[in-house]
Amino acid sequence: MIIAIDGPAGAGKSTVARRLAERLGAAFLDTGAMYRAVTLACFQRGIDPSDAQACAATARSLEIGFESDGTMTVDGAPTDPAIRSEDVNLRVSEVSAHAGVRETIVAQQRAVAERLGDVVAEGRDTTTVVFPQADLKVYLDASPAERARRRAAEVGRPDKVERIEAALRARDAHDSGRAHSPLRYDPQAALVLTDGLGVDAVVDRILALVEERRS
Ligand SMILES: Nc1ncnc2c1ncn2[C@@H]1O[C@H](COP(=O)(O)OP(=O)(O)O)[C@@H](O)[C@H]1O
Ligand SMILES: Nc1ccn([C@@H]2O[C@H](COP(=O)(O)OP(=O)(O)O)[C@@H](O)[C@H]2O)c(=O)n1
Repeated sequence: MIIAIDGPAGAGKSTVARRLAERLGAAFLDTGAMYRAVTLACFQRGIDPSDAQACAATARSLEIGFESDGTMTVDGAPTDPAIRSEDVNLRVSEVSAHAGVRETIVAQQRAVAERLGDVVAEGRDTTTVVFPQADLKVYLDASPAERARRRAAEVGRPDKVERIEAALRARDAHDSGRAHSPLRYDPQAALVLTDGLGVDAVVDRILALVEERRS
């Protein structure tokens, strides 16, 4: 069984997908973390994020592994927390837009799902491109203000909410405006709007959809 969860930054994809996977006894696949790992490796190797060929070669050179609990390894080592840094936030959309990067990473995502079996995958394009055959597709969304409030709380900077909202909107615009696998809504996906809903309420709503599909 594959459940794919799509949606913009801060909609709750990773939090909800991780918890849903636990509840279902399925593996959790964080696709954004893979693009973040490629971006960090480019920085470490002095590669310009605009250099499509070099970024694609970097993606091909990395050995990204996943445990069933969602733990990601890069070249056999635990993932560097710097994949969540502000520097990576600013360039990941550009690196992940290169067709050669996507080709490699999407193939790896499919191979991981094949190996792990029951999977909850989250990330932009998981419903539309990576797993179009998913048993359940969900598009999670929330208003930009709500998404920015969540991110600001997450990083302990409620005073920076306006700056964070501007950065989220810019990344959303870049992700949805680009040629390769833009952030877009698959009409087969169940739209779940999460403003005013807690994480558990969102998970329960998706579990109800899983039950509906099963019956
Ligand atoms: N339904 C929700 N209600 C309140 N906070 C949420 C909800 N879903 C996620 N969050 C919080 O919002 C932040 C961003 O969520 P995250 O899962 O990282 O989003 P995404 O993966 O879509 O970018 C996290 O701190 C998370 O705990
Ligand atoms: N399936 C995916 C997942 C992420 N990405 C890219 O990687 C970036 C980071 O993804 P993420 O899921 O960690 O981002 P957040 O939504 O958690 O902020 C996104 O802004 C996209 O540019 C992608 O292109 N395709």
